[in-house]
Amino acid sequence: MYPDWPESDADLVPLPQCDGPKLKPFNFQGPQKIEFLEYLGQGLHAHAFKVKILGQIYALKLFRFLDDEDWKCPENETEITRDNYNDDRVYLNHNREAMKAFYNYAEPFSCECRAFGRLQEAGHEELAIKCFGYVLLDEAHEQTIMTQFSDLRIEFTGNCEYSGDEYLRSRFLSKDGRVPPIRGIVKELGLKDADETLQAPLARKILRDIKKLQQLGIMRVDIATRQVMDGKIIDFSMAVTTPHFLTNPELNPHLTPEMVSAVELEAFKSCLHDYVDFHIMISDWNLENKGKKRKVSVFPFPKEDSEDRGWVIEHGLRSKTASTRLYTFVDPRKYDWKACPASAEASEKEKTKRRRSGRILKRGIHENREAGSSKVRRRLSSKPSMWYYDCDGPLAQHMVSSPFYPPLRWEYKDGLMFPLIDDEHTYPAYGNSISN
Ligand SMILES: Nc1ncnc2c1ncn2[C@@H]1O[C@H](COP(=O)(O)OP(=O)(O)OP(=O)(O)O)[C@@H](O)[C@H]1O
Repeated sequence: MYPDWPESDADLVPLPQCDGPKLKPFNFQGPQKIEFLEYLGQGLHAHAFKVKILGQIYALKLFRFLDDEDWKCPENETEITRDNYNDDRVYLNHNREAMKAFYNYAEPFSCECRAFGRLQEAGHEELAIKCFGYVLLDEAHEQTIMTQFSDLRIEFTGNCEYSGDEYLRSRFLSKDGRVPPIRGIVKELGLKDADETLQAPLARKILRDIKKLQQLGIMRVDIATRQVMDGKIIDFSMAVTTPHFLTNPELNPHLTPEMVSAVELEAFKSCLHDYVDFHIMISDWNLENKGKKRKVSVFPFPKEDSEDRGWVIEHGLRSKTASTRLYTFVDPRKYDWKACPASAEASEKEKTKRRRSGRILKRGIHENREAGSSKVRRRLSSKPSMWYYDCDGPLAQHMVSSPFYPPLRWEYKDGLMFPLIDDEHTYPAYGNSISN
């Protein structure tokens, strides 16, 4: 499931290996050589270090091997009975293929590779801290961390609250029987987070950036002041980037109409999530800094005093009295991911062909001549069309009281991902989605 130890540079392919954007490896220009300077901190999924590589300072985020509860894994109950569920071999054999499919889209390392890969292929790296590629840490460097930071007792399994069992790393062994390498992403080093620097202009910029990211098909940015450094978003470990099983039902032609509706609602919720997180970030910051600093009054939805109703228009539909219209600001599914070659490895030949045929101009893509950044830049609208979701009273009520629960659960069958439609997920009636 996890990337294997590379035998040569040829094994360092862009990741993840599935439909959609990919991230290239960091170019060490020779053998891997990293100087660890400082421990920066940890989150749920990873540790971050200040490092020096080839004379340059970077932040290196190193990912943990997580428990299944900490990312969107498939449910396995359908084929594994209660009697054999605890038998590791049964669990593993069933689980390996399914886990791999979900891993590529939804495990935090893949989420970051996909989001940064999209920013690079779309020519919009300015929307986040700059990313310089992924790293598979060699054994000598892992040993260096353990020795140099031994007082911190750094663990790479589990999460920051519950350090996991070594089993989490060893259950998907490499071809040669070793535990897989620690995965990392090299980023620009951030200096100050938004806890210190938040003011109305920065808040407005973050909100604008969220809308631009969503136009690029990136959502669930998990926005918070600690996630914004030097005015830029640093963390995409929970991001959903199109094409994704959560947003693109066309990836599975065997979904029933009810499943398609469930996926559509889930995509709408994911999109809404970013604005609700933003609202919470501003409210919390105002509360924590009460009396000390000027209040920040930048809110995505008009009712700033309301925590949970701003995205509902109750009387917007004259013809349908029992109906309610929910809304969010961008429909990320509109990003035409097929128009960008589905990898950072797009061949120059293909681009030249598209340039000649005029397709690049027709799609609003123009050249970005900045050295080291991507070759094409996707044009973003300053007024993207809104995403409306018309639904009946009970569903709207549910969306007001607990918009994100229960999250949709998934299973893997015959090489495809299916949402599990159970009693919890059978809403009185799914709504209709309109973007304009
Ligand atoms: N580019 C960076 N520059 C400076 N510090 C960083 C950088 N990236 C991460 N950090 C530090 O490391 C911490 C953990 O990083 P990050 O938030 O990316 O990890 P995570 O496990 O994905 O977090 P979360 O639990 O919020 O999803 C951050 O809170 C920050 O203090």
